[in-house]
Amino acid sequence: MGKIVVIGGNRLTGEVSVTGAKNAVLPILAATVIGGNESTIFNVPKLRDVEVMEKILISLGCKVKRLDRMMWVDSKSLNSVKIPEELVREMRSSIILMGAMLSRTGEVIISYPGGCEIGPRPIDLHLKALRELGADIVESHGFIYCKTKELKGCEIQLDYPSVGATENIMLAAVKAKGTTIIRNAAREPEIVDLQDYLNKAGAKISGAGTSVIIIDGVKELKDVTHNTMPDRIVAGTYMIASAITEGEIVIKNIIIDHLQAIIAKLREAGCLIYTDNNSLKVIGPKRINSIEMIQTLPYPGFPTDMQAQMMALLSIANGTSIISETVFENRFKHAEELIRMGANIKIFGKVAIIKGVKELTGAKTTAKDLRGGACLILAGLAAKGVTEVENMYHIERGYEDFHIELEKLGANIKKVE
Ligand SMILES: CC(=O)N[C@H]1[C@@H](OP(=O)(O)OP(=O)(O)OC[C@H]2O[C@@H](n3ccc(=O)[nH]c3=O)[C@H](O)[C@@H]2O)O[C@H](CO)[C@@H](O)[C@@H]1O
Ligand SMILES: C=C(OP(=O)(O)O)C(=O)O
Repeated sequence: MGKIVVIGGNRLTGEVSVTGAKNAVLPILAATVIGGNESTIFNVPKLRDVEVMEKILISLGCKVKRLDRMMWVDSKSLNSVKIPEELVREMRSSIILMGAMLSRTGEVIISYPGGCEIGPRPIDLHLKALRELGADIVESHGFIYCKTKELKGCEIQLDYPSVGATENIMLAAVKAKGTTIIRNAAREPEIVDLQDYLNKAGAKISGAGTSVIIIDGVKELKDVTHNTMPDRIVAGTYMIASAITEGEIVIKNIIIDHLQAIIAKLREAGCLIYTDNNSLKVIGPKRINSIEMIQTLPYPGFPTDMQAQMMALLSIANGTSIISETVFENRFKHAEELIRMGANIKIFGKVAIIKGVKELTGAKTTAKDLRGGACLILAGLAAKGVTEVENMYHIERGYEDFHIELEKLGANIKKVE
């Protein structure tokens, strides 16, 4: 298990290009099992979670080839309905295979998914919706047994716009009989990317990006080529790397519209941000302004996946900031690690009060989850002295060559195995 060692104080400058989005490519790769067709996916990031999904697809009998950032999946030869437990436990996205496999074979056996430790992550909305579509689901001894003779389109009102539940329903409904309507659907851009992939394969889906998604079931899917959308969270993380180091970084290969909530908060924090067609430049101020309130919300609100990185930034702001985490129950584990570095943060349930300090000091810290790990590296970039971040594997779930890219931008950073 590797760790990151960073010596803070360097101003980061230069250009970085953003890779494909983890949260878009994982459901798309799950969707490749549906059609018994060939999918060629470009802009696939080199991430641990993608490797896990690749192993799952192979274990199900799919043929998979990877060449740099291209992944080709042929799901004709799929011959198993059991998703290996050890792989399911590795990441949250494995649960999306439930809808995809039900659609393909009418049967799937899966255990409860893993993923980041950010509080309880029930799957009740997924199960309720799949039952409404006609699946028989039995939960027993940690496994979920799903079976159906036929999935039938229906109207599903989600109690909460869950990203994963929306994706699972879309995948289950693609080839269901009749029309499925999802109300209060998640509006995240990754849902739009999934719709695009499926429609290119011959699905009939409309409305992704709004809270009502309509899926007209089709009989079959055809071969498809798709280019994964850029990762808005990776982009946001580099934006903060610039902000926190008084830097000047150009972030390329992005979709500006996906970043509006992050841009607005970084401008409030005093950053200068210049946008172009598919790139932007962030110039960090001498001292970060505090921000009265950041509330994490479903898209287009401020993303929970940027909350930890924002906390690192606000820990050195001029004044007191408040972060309210409304999406997950327990997503402040990084705060105690920032406190080791001299941050002044108090947690009251799902609210964090951050009194900015003039300077953080390097310390030995541990990443408890993916974005928490990114937060500690960002804090280390600005801190005085040496910061160590243990449990690098969390970071590798969602950032491709993070330390290498930061080094290219001027950081004094290395990975130690
Ligand atoms: C692989 C992926 O795309 N992960 C993203 C996805 O996770 P994920 O799809 O797990 O997130 P959801 O939108 O489903 O979860 C949001 C909230 O709803 C709750 N909930 C969800 C489902 C359910 O059946 N019951 C229930 O109570 C969750 O516990 C959580 O508190 O969206 C999150 C919210 O933007 C992001 O932080 C994750 O990075
Ligand atoms: C929470 C995250 O991922 P996952 O849902 O895959 O655990 C994330 O990407 O920040």
